[in-house]
Amino acid sequence: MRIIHAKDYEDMSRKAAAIIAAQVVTDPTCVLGLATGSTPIGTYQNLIKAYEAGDLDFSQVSTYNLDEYRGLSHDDPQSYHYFMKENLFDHINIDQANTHVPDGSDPDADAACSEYDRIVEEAGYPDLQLLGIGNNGHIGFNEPDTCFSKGTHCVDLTESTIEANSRLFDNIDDVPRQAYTMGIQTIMNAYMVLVIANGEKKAQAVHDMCFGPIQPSCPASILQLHPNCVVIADDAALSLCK
Ligand SMILES: O=P(O)(O)OC[C@H]1O[C@](O)(CO)[C@@H](O)[C@@H]1O
Repeated sequence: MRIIHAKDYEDMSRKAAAIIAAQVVTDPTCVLGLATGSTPIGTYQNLIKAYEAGDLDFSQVSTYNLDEYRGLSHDDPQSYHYFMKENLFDHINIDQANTHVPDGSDPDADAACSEYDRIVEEAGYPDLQLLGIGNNGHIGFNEPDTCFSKGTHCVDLTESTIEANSRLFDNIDDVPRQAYTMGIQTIMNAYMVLVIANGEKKAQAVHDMCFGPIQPSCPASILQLHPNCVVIADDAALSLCK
């Protein structure tokens, strides 16, 4: 696990975008695993700038997102389908038929999750999997648990995640209570994992991810076993990693 120190959120976003851009330039048909939430927005903005400058071509890139809330339609502004179009896909020359997000609108969780596992495996897993990290150490929506869940599955969101994500909703009652998420095994099958984190609220999770015991109570800690994991974090998020 390599830790790259960023001065601030903007520096973290530039560094992450540079690594993703290198992947796209060196392999124009690459498979990218993408994340949602607030953290990656700056990274996506930098990728859009590079595309607009003519430095990147996404036309042959495929993408697979980590997670999606259960029960939201694809055009619900709070869905991760919508988030990805708003924050990246609608601003670059990607073929949106090659973008994939778990289908949270499918009420049959087993069918939706097993189908997602099938297509991610068929794609050969991501060449590069971008991850944020939750305040409680979750990756995707893999919440602290008693075991590392393997494949794509339906999870009950913890109160802390519901609380943390409620900032993006009109009120906390509107936050879905379940989500479909890639499992730990799916994430670990990526050839490279790039974790981005900023701010004081992530300090404990980042410390436990990088230096804590490898245990399901901090899902991100499994990344210590990944052969090619890079963490980019700012001062505040690294404040407990002295
Ligand atoms: O970047 P944020 O908004 O802190 O979210 C962190 C993580 O939480 C999730 O949004 C799930 O709650 C993940 O998709 C994301 O990586």
